[in-house]
Amino acid sequence: MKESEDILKKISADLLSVKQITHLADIFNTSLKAALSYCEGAIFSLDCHDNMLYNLIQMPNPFRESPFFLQHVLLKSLSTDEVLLTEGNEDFAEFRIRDGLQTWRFGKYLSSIPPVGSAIVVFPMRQGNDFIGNLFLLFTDASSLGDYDIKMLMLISVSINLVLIDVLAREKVLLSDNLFQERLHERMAQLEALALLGNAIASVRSFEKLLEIIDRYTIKFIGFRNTMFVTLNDNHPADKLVSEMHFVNGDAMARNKIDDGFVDRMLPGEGPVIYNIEELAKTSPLPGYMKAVSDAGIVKVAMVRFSDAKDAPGVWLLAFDHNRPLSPNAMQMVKDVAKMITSATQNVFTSLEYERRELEKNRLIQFSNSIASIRNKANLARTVKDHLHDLFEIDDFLLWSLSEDHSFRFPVLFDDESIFASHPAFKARTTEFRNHDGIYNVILAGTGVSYFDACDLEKAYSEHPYFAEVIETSDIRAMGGSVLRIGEEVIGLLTFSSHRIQLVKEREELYLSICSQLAIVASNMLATDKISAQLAEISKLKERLEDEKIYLQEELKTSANNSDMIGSSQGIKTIHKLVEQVAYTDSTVLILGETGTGKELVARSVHNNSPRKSKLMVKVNCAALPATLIESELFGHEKGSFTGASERRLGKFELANHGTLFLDEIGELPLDLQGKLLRAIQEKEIERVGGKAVIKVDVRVIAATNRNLEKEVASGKFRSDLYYRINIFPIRIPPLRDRISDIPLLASHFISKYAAKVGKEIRSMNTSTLRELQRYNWPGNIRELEHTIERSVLLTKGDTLKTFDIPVANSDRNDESMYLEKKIKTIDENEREHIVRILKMCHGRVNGHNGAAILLGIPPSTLNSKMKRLDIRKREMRP
Ligand SMILES: Nc1ncnc2c1ncn2[C@@H]1O[C@H](COP(=O)(O)OP(=O)(O)OP(=O)(O)O)[C@@H](O)[C@H]1O
Repeated sequence: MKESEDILKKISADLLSVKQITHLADIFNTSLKAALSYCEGAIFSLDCHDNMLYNLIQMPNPFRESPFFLQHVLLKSLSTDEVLLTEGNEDFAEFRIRDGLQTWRFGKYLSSIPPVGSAIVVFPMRQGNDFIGNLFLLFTDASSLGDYDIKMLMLISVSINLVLIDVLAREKVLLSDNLFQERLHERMAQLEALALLGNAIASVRSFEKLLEIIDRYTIKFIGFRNTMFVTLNDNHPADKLVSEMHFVNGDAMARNKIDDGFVDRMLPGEGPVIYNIEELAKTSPLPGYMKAVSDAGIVKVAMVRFSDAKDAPGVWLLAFDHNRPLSPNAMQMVKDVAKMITSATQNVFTSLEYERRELEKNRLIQFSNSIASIRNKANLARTVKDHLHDLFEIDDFLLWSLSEDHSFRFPVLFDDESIFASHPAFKARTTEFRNHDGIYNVILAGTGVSYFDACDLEKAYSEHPYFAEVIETSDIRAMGGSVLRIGEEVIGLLTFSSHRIQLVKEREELYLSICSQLAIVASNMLATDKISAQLAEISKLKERLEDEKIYLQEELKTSANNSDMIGSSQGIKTIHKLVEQVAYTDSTVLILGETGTGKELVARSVHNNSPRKSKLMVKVNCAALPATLIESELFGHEKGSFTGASERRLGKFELANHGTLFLDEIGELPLDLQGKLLRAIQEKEIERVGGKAVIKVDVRVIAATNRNLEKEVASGKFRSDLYYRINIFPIRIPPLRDRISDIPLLASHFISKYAAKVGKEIRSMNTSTLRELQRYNWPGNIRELEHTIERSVLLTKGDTLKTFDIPVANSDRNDESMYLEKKIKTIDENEREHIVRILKMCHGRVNGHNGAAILLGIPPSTLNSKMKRLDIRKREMRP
């Protein structure tokens, strides 16, 4: 016992002489170890500044490569129990190691588990009431540790506690002295770095370069892992955005709202604000970019605004991957650098603005270059759309022209694949849209760009059904528009839809410059459209004039040949009367008669006496064209509508518009066309072959035929509805053989006509020759008579026409066949029939130039006696 007290005294004396940590460590390794027989000891001293527990005595262990106790322990990794380790016992704690589990409470101080059977005794070290560290002693054999030993240890631990306080106080004085020196040096180095930084950033023109330089000169003083700039969009204070984020060696990040709980909290303050994002993430979700930062292993960020002013253009953000507090020097440097960034960013902003303007200028030039050379509307629309999308992320655009009073608009230019264009209203391109709908009238009244959000669009729905439909079937949520002007003149409107309408707002100046260019394009386009329409109209008129010219020439020929209907017979008189009655109406006229009886002449007479006489009478001979071509002849065709249709052609219906269409030989019209003709007559509208548009026509139709249409209807060759439609006013022309009293007039008309033509002077013809003409049955009617006389005029020598080249055989044959068809008559019956027929022709007149006696070649007295003998009465003589 005495021996132990001596040892204790000696150790206490030794301890009292300790002035330095190393001395204390020596005692732990030598006399104290020998006296107490522990295997290894440790004094963990608390360093609040660094948040650490440092082992002050490193004990070498001859049996182990490394000591049991660690060199230092991170304070924040320990729970309160793990720090104090006394389990409520203020003075000490003893742990007996029976298995690995025993070490759980102080295990974080150990580098490996002590052997089973060992014991660890822990004494908390205090200064006043403050905990300043722990004393650990490890005994490999716990059984050798008795109560007496523990008491001894407690006494010694008190001395050690005192020594520790003393040594630490001495160290602190020394340390603060050293620290001051160190800080002074560091500050000097910082000032040097700041001076270099100031020089380097003076000429900086981009945020990337600026960050690179800041990173180079400050990282070793501030100790961040990354640094970045957050530039604030100051143009629209109500909707401030973090417009760009710049990382050194990192990607620029997307834009974010300023009200994110970080930037907004920092802006009003003075100095840097430090956020422990690891802690903050536990309480509320981080904004996107902070989350990305946190995911990259950053635990703390410092933010400081560029300038002292509260409306700073940006924020400097420093990201740390440790949680150690920033030293006062580091904090000072952050403030100093932030101030330097303020002036540097002015340069950067000026330079960026200059670059932006240059870029915009180039883009404008690019835009005007690319649209200048385009002639095709579809290509122009696509190019404009592509540019608008590249520059402003505009999804769709529409260029409108305006009605004179600006109350309506018309789509002029748009991409065929746009959402708008898919609506049927746009297909026609002629649809007009009312402007007073709460959207377009606002655009019209505005001076710059007007913007509309989903709410505005919804309001406009009810006013505008088309709009409602487009909005409902698409995902358009915002649109905008502006007036296109050249000087003071309003050319039209440009409207657009976009998912990022914000971009147009930000680049409104560029957008309006593009609009000025589009105004010129629109004005040229509208002028070109107008000119093309006028040219089309001119070429249509030219085409029409060309066709009219041909017809007028033909008409001239016919009217010169057939100035008038010659004849004084009752038949001709009746025709004159009918023509007079029907001419001034718009009724369809059907002219019936054998070939050559003068049907065309009658048709022309109807036309010439009608109110349409100043317009064309267009003739179509339905028998002269193959069935396949008649439809195109009548109704015209579009280019490429059938093989050979290389050009667009007007049909005769269109050519005869406001005039008369003469359908000769209508009985020859194919059945399918008869229906189309009926529709054209009834509806007064036609469709060109291969065309889709319905064309209105105002045409009076005169039809002619030598067929018996009633029979044709009965045999199904002619549509009855068409027949009844055209048979409203029939004019039947008798054959020449039934009006032989016209022959003398016609003959002398044709003689003078053809004599004049060949330069002969033929004044008369023999009575016998005339009788010859009247006796012939003229199956070719007046045309045949005309040709016969033309031939005879050519053959005649002298001034009297003596012979005609009448086909006698033909006449005989005709007579013969005529007779054979009838029953054999007696001479008297035959004579009676013949005299009655001639008397009828001469309207009962016996005597005189137009009398029957001359035609029959007998004196009037002979005729009278024959009439008496054959019992021919007056009533039989009526035609
Ligand atoms: N009354 C008339 N006076 C003078 N010339 C006439 C008369 N009738 C017919 N002609 C002449 O007879 C010729 C034939 O007449 P037109 O062509 O009008 O007959 P058409 O009945 O239409 O014949 P087709 O049925 O063969 O077409 C024409 O040259 C025409 O000028």
